[in-house]
Amino acid sequence: MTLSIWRYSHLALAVSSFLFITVAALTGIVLAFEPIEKEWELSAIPTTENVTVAEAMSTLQMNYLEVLELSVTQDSRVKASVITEEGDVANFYINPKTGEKAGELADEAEVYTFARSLHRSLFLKSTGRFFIGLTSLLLFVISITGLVLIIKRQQSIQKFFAKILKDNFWQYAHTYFGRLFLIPIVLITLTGVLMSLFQFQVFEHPTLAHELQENLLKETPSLEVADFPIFQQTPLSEVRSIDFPFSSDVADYYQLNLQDREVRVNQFTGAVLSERLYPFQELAYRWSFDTHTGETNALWAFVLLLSAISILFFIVSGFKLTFKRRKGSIKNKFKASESTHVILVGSETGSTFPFAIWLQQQLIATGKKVFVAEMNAYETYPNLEQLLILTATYGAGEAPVNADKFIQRFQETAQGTFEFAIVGFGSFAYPDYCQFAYDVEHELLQSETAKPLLNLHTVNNRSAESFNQWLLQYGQVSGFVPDAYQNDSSKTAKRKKKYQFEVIARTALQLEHQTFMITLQGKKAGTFTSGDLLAIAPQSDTHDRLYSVGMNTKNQILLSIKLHDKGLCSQFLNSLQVGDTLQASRMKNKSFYFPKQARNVVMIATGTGIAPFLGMVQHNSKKIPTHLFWGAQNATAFEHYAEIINPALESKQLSEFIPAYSRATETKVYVQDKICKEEQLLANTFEKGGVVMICGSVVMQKAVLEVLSKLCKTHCKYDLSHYQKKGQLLMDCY
Ligand SMILES: Cc1cc2nc3c(=O)[nH]c(=O)nc-3n(C[C@H](O)[C@H](O)[C@H](O)COP(=O)(O)O)c2cc1C
Repeated sequence: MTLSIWRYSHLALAVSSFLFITVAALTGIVLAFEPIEKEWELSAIPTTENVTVAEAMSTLQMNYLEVLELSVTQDSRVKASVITEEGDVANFYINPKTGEKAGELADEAEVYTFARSLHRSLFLKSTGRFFIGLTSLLLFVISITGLVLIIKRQQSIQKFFAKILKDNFWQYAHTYFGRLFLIPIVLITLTGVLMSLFQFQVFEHPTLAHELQENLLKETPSLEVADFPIFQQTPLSEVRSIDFPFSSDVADYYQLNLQDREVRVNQFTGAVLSERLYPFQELAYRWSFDTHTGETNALWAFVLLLSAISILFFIVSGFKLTFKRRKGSIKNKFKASESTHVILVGSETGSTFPFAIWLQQQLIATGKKVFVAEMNAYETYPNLEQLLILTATYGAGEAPVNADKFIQRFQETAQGTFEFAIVGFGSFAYPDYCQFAYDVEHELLQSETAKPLLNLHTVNNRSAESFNQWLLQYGQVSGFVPDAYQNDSSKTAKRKKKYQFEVIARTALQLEHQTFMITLQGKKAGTFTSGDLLAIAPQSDTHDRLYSVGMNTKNQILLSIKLHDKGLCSQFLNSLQVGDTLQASRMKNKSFYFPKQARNVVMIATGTGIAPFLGMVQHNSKKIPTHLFWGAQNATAFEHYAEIINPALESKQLSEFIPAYSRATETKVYVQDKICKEEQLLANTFEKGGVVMICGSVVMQKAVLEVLSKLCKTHCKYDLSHYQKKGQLLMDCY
């Protein structure tokens, strides 16, 4: 609930002000170049560094007939207005040490004048200034709501700077750059608001009321300006400008306009006649001006430039995200009241909707009356037979924004008896994997009217493969054969260029376990790394199946395959003989490569999930200590792999092979049980910078993660998620 308030405010403010923000950011980009360009052009002109007012005044008096004005620019260069020996009035930059002319004053380039007017007032005078001020305020509030969203995303303020988990590119980049530019943007907007308040005279620039000390208004003892103590004590860098006496009347004085005060000085004796500090609000204004324009510092101006560019990026990425969320818009052919099948969707960023819409189409094709709704819209469905819930999890195991009221609504809504099935969408990158789906299941199981049709199924990282497994199960219990769902990544895989590979070896089908191995060779084979995926479509009109590959030392691809009764692809691969060819493409899977450097590696796999590890151990030439836990029904399943694993053990490229056979003895032993026995090895691996890699089924993955999570709590300094974020836990499960 709270998350949605922040998100809606963030979005609503951004939508309502994005045009003004765009103009302000674009012109801001142009204006940020001005101080950078100036710094470049004026680099040869000396600054006020190490010069006192006394030195500058005396050199000026020596060089010119009269000095009318002296001012110090925000980038610390000194400008003077003087009467030259020839009697001409001249304005230029001076060298404050020598008093000599150091450079010409240049007029501002037109592009900056244009950009400045647009930036300040949109060429609409007061009205424009008002809108720009308001835009600044809105952008400030957008930044603050963004800050809250980042904290919520990172799950706590302490984890604000922790690694951001990459869910999808736009969301990741929006958060990453948001965090990076948050402080500059808050400063830009706050200072913008403050300057607008001065513009509209909510705050006013003060006129300091000086009271001259009458007793000091005298001409003696007369001193040279170079000897005035106040001039000697004041560094030129503290000066903004100096007003010179209008006449030689003792009542006329020098006025030093310093950064924080004004000082009036007797022109004959150098006595301080009056000194007044600027009030805080004036200092705040000046600081705002300098911060907002970057005129005092080219480096800060560069930060402002990047921040203005980032604002444009946030507009683009923000709209991409919003558009993606809206992509899930639901179209219903049937009314809720007439539908027998209701699909409820819990989604935060919209990516669960395509799965639900696919399911809706599949069911409608079998003649069912289907209604799709967001979970929060749960109501009484008079003809309900099956309730199908597809939901993501957010925050720290919380409900997505459109499902946060579901549990309450479910408790309050009367419903006849119905069957239900739940698919949880989540990511193993989060410690509370699919937690909300489990919460919903727990709630439904409490109800007397809801009967489970299937066990809860979880889908990691929107895996189409995993969803299709569920779809098949659902089709089986519902008596129809669904078409396989294809998401963007499986479509991309399909669009990827296919290459030809030749079967150069294969093992016979191991009858007991229905597994076999194939070795492939092809022009493209050399570009693979163990852990990459080979995308194979058994027929041109079917979707790709992904196989995790192991590379042998001859750069040939090893596939380990389980033959499924109804598995089109595994049947096709099993039909291949040595010399046959197949078309396939490569999907890089960099996040599952053997680490180039690590203290040690622990590999965990079940069944054919061993394939990438078969390649990795063969390439472990550095002999990084590596342990392999492998689960299967019994030792006969190991036959295929023995000829790779045994030599690797002998050569020490594999330190230990720890099998877990679930049907070899009376008591079932699973891979997670073996891990429990070796918890010290695992704990040391995490603590001392080793890497744990898991490959195989999601069921095994879940069980293993539970064990790892527990052992981290008892034996390690941090939670499992900490090591995962540090890249010490790599997974490729399906
Ligand atoms: C900020 C954030 C927090 C998340 N928290 C969890 C979580 O606690 N548990 C989980 O399994 N998945 C979590 N996920 C992953 C999403 O549930 C997953 O990507 C899901 O497929 C997104 O579906 P949607 O686009 O329909 O919202 C999180 C994702 C993000 C961006």
